[in-house]
Amino acid sequence: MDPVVVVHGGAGSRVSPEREERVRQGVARAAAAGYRVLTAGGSALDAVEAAVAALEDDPEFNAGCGSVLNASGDVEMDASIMSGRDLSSGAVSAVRCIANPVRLARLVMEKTPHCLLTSHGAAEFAAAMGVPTVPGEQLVTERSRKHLEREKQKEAQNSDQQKDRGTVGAVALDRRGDVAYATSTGGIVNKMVGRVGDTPCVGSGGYADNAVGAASTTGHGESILKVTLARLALFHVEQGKTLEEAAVLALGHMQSKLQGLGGVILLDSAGAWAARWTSESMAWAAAKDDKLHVGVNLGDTRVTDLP
Ligand SMILES: NC(=O)C[C@H](N)C(=O)O
Repeated sequence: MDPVVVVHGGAGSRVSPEREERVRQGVARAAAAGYRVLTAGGSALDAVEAAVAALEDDPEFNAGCGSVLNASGDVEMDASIMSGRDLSSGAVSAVRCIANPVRLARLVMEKTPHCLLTSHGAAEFAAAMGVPTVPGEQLVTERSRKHLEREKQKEAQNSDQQKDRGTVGAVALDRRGDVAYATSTGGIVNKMVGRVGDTPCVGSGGYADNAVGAASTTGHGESILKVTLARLALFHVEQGKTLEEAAVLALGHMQSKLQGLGGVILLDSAGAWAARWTSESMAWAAAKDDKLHVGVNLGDTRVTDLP
């Protein structure tokens, strides 16, 4: 089986020209990191964890360092990971002071009998696993501070569903034919303390099943939760739709029912893949057959050789 990895850097409003190249390079680096794991014989799970951790470490994206701030000015993050081999999954929600929530989600999957740990329970588990904490401020960027300030100045009920771009995610297929997904986010800016979005919820923030494929989603979390976007997209694949058609149908349903905007990356166990969004833009990158495909806005895909 030829390995494939696809990543996204979040659906949202148009990326400013000043940031576009950095965002493009960020998703390209993450896809290349995931692909290296796969070509060295690593598992799809290892690949999605590596790709998402790279994006969490990149301050351009709304996950890990660079996460948006909640109403109290703090970072609270959600993440999940799932193996399509046996449907095992792990997730964390509302976690603070952790550099890589996706790695903690993987530990929940592998070291506990549970699927999701939240808030202080997740923090206790992280400490027991020897996961280092980082000072909260280390995850806060100048950009996220200004973002919260701007948001607080606006109307309380802001219905712009594109304002929270930057959630990150990955799907991968390894040489053994196993698929996996991981998704990680700081959520939505100015959210209530304790708000949990779609990202840690299996079926909404992502899904993986070797019998169908894998999906990772981004966009307005409350809408994604209501339509279980990742599972909905894979349902359409099960019904015989192509990945492109499945993504368009699932996103179209969310938009027509709820006016919710977002994006999804999909791959199937044969190695086909798709990246679609209904927001203005979504940074994404895909690595397959030693080629790297990268895009941010509609119709601007660039293809280069991977080293
Ligand atoms: N930008 C995003 O994808 C936000 C994420 N889906 C959330 O609502 O928490």
